[in-house]
Amino acid sequence: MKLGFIGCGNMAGAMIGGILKNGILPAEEMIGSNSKESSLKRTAQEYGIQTTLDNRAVAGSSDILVLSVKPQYYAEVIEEIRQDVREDQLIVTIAPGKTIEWLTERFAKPVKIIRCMPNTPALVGEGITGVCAGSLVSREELDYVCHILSGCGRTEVVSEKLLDVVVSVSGSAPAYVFMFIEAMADGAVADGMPRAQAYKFAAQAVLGSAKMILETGKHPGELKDMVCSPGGTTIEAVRVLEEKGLRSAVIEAMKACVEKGRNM
Ligand SMILES: NC(=O)C1=CN([C@@H]2O[C@H](COP(=O)(O)OP(=O)(O)OC[C@H]3O[C@@H](n4cnc5c(N)ncnc54)[C@H](OP(=O)(O)O)[C@@H]3O)[C@@H](O)[C@H]2O)C=CC1
Ligand SMILES: O=C(O)[C@@H]1CCC=N1
Repeated sequence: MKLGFIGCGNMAGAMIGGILKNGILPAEEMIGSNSKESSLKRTAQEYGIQTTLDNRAVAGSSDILVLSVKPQYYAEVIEEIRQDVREDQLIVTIAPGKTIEWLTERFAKPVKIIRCMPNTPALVGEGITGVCAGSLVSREELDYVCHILSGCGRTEVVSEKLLDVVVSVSGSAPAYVFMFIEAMADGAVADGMPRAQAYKFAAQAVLGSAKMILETGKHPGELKDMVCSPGGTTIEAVRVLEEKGLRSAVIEAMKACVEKGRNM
């Protein structure tokens, strides 16, 4: 089995790291190419996978091929590797906006496409990947790719039209969560806590809260109400967050994110 990555940047690194960390595949079964040597060196050093400057060599030697370049490079990379891609190969894409229809047209031959949207917490095995498959992909092939992706965290098979929403609710979401953690840490620093300690408290509060949602199955509103003691501190914070428009800011940001993704 060979898992290939064309483009060895942030997302490929996070996926490779998660897959290795969770023992899904050994480094010898992964190969990556990149247009710049510096990124390849970093990838080889960090993960010990094979690397090459030759995208076509990766395309030709992989059983599962991940296109992990930015969306604006998809067309040129597909044009470059088209003749090396085989009908029995699984092509995994991770770019927003690049639909199965668009991809199939670019390859201009029958190809098995699995369109995914991962996120960078894949690196620590806590990502979530939305997955949808083209019509030539069998159930077993889809299950196998989901098994590989399980090294990155959870996987959820979704309809293709929902994949744009997956971009905003998980692909891009770590950035908003990091901003929230940074903001909470700033608040703690403003009240005298050393910064490193503030990051620890803020990040653990987010981690624990997320786990409560996933593990108790309770509604987020109910969990929030459990924190708000009558006449207490939390409801004061909640009041200010509502006044400043936290919910609306998040919803509007996510709408902008989906819109951008759809038009990429
Ligand atoms: N970052 C994220 O959180 C997520 C990203 N994605 C998707 O993942 C994909 C990659 O994004 P990301 O990792 O953030 O981007 P990066 O810029 O970090 O990585 C892209 C890599 O592709 C390389 N590259 C550019 N052109 C070529 C080419 N012609 N042949 C081979 N390699 C090339 C770049 O090389 P260099 O820069 O060295 O020139 C770079 O290392 C995108 O489609 C993005 O939408 C999806 C979900 C989450
Ligand atoms: O910002 C981006 O376009 C990519 C897609 C999802 C996360 N990062």
